[in-house]
Amino acid sequence: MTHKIFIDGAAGTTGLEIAERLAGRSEFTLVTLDDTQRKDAAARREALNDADVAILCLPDEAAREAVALIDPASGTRVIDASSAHRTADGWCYGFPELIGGERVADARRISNPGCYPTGFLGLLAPLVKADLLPAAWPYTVHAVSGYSGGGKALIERFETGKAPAFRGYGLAMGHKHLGEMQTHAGLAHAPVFSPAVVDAFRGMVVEIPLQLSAIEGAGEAAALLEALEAFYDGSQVVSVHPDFDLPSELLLQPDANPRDDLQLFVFGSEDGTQARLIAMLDNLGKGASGAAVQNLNLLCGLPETAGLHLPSA
Ligand SMILES: NC(=O)C1=CN([C@@H]2O[C@H](COP(=O)(O)OP(=O)(O)OC[C@H]3O[C@@H](n4cnc5c(N)ncnc54)[C@H](OP(=O)(O)O)[C@@H]3O)[C@@H](O)[C@H]2O)C=CC1
Ligand SMILES: CC(=O)N[C@@H](CCC(=O)OP(=O)(O)O)C(=O)O
Repeated sequence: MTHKIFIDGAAGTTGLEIAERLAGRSEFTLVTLDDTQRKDAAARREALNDADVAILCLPDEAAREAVALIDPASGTRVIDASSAHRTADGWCYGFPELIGGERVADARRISNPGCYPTGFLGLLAPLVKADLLPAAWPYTVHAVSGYSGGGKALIERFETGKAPAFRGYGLAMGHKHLGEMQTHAGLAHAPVFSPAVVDAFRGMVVEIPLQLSAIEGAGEAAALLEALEAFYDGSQVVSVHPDFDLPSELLLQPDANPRDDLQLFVFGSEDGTQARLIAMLDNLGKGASGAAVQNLNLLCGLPETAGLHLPSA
């Protein structure tokens, strides 16, 4: 049996990378609309309702529009890569490592996590759940992303004209990922979030610095690491770096290849008073297209990591 997949937004950055991961997979028939039809509501309605799974790679407003075009009786299941439905009722938050792959497999509406929240939640959610870090603490998160994280518009800005080496943003303190980070980590407060873009196409580093000595009830760095190792034990997608082999620097390469894994690190000071929780991922991989393909595999009852770019063990 082949599954009919419609990518709405297939000409965009995320859509193209999903198509690349699905290319050559005989389990899927891929439907896309040509340039004259890809923004035509009638053509989209037909393709959306005709698909077994629709993957939305659109700006938020267009993603909401796409969902409204789907007749519930059509049976089309949806994976939305946008941030339109990440805390919405009736939507499954498509982070299988956190919620369990079976919940994704059973869902009809799946919202892919945002790229920054994938790093933030991948680090923090298991530790809060294990009571090693308190839900009531006001966390801070710093991050840098490759410029493809901003889609076609930011790619054009960085690739034509003079690209900045560093672009800090989110300075109005209202980044759209805050609600998603707070909700899915079960936090009392939204984190203070300082995102930035660097002059590399893909890749990101997401960091939660912790003054452990000031946080009542916090575990030591070694305990945080041990809990993450236990939580992700057996995962083919999320790896927790061992403390006996920690790198002395973390590098994003401007010409990095696509990858769909998530790497987690816990750095601790010698006196045990401070820690830096750090996640590295490809914003277009586990942060977007790789996550969509992982969720698609689960939805279709296929091996979870088929078609993913994972570093060989
Ligand atoms: N890039 C990333 O790293 C990540 C992106 N996402 C999310 O995924 C979604 C897609 O992002 P990305 O691929 O980066 O964005 P892009 O801007 O690269 O692509 C978006 C695509 O949607 C098309 N589009 C816009 N409006 C409509 C419409 N009404 N009907 C049909 N097509 C439409 C655009 O057309 P046109 O080509 O004409 O502009 C474009 O091809 C966004 O919601 C983004 O926030 C999520 C995680 C990470
Ligand atoms: C570098 C950059 O601009 N990144 C995007 C987030 C990319 C992402 O995760 O997409 P969603 O919009 O679907 O959450 C931003 O900060 O808005």
